[in-house]
Amino acid sequence: MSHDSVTIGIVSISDRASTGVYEDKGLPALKDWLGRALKNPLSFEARLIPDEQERISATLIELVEAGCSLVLTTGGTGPAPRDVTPEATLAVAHKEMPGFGEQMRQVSLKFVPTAILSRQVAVIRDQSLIINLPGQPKAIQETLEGLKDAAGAQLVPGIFAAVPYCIDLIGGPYLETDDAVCKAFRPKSAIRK
Ligand SMILES: Nc1ncnc2c1ncn2[C@@H]1O[C@H](COP(=O)(O)OP(=O)(O)OP(=O)(O)O)[C@@H](O)[C@H]1O
Ligand SMILES: Nc1nc2c(c(=O)[nH]1)N[C@H]1C(S)=C(S)[C@@H](COP(=O)(O)O)O[C@H]1N2
Repeated sequence: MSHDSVTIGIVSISDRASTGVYEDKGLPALKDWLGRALKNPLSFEARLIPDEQERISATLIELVEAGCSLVLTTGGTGPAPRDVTPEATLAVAHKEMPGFGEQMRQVSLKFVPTAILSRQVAVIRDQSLIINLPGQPKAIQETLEGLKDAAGAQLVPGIFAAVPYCIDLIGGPYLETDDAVCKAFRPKSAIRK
């Protein structure tokens, strides 16, 4: 059976990466992980922007209107004055999905005690799921994939396990994951044969 095509919005939010002070590692890390985790043919809408609330909200709306079923942001979730990604995301929300932020903070605490400083949120806008991830490039894999032991057994689930079913429920494409990277969970009745 052929896999549905999926367009994913990826947004790196960083004052310094967007002005060339350092090289952006957020967009490559997102592309790399999603390319490994998903079996669907993927196309990306990628944006690298500064920590400006209006600009972030406008970018999220643009990506939703461009047909991205999933939009992942990285950066700007902390407590610093210019960290406004959660506010910009909530401003475009039709529904809040608090479980994603709760689970990300749970899994991230296994990696860094400062996980509690990330205020990341997830929301639904129209038929898109928008999720904030922290800005550290290594946090992308940590939050999406979760924590595994040396043998690859899952110790704490990452948030991506719940993303395919969420996208089913909002009427998006059927996402299929590589179990070795991320085992997605769907109720039996929702599994496509
Ligand atoms: N897009 C990125 N590319 C590479 N490294 C990043 C990126 N975003 C963040 N980092 C790294 O993670 C650290 C913490 O990220 P954070 O989002 O708090 O950055 P920041 O201090 O607000 O600065 P900026 O917004 O200019 O990236 C940064 O200091 C940087 O080392
Ligand atoms: N998984 C994971 N979560 C993490 C981190 C990390 O390295 N890994 N860094 C923390 C730190 S130090 C901060 S300040 C917050 C917010 O980061 P941001 O402003 O870059 O989004 O995310 C936290 N969450």
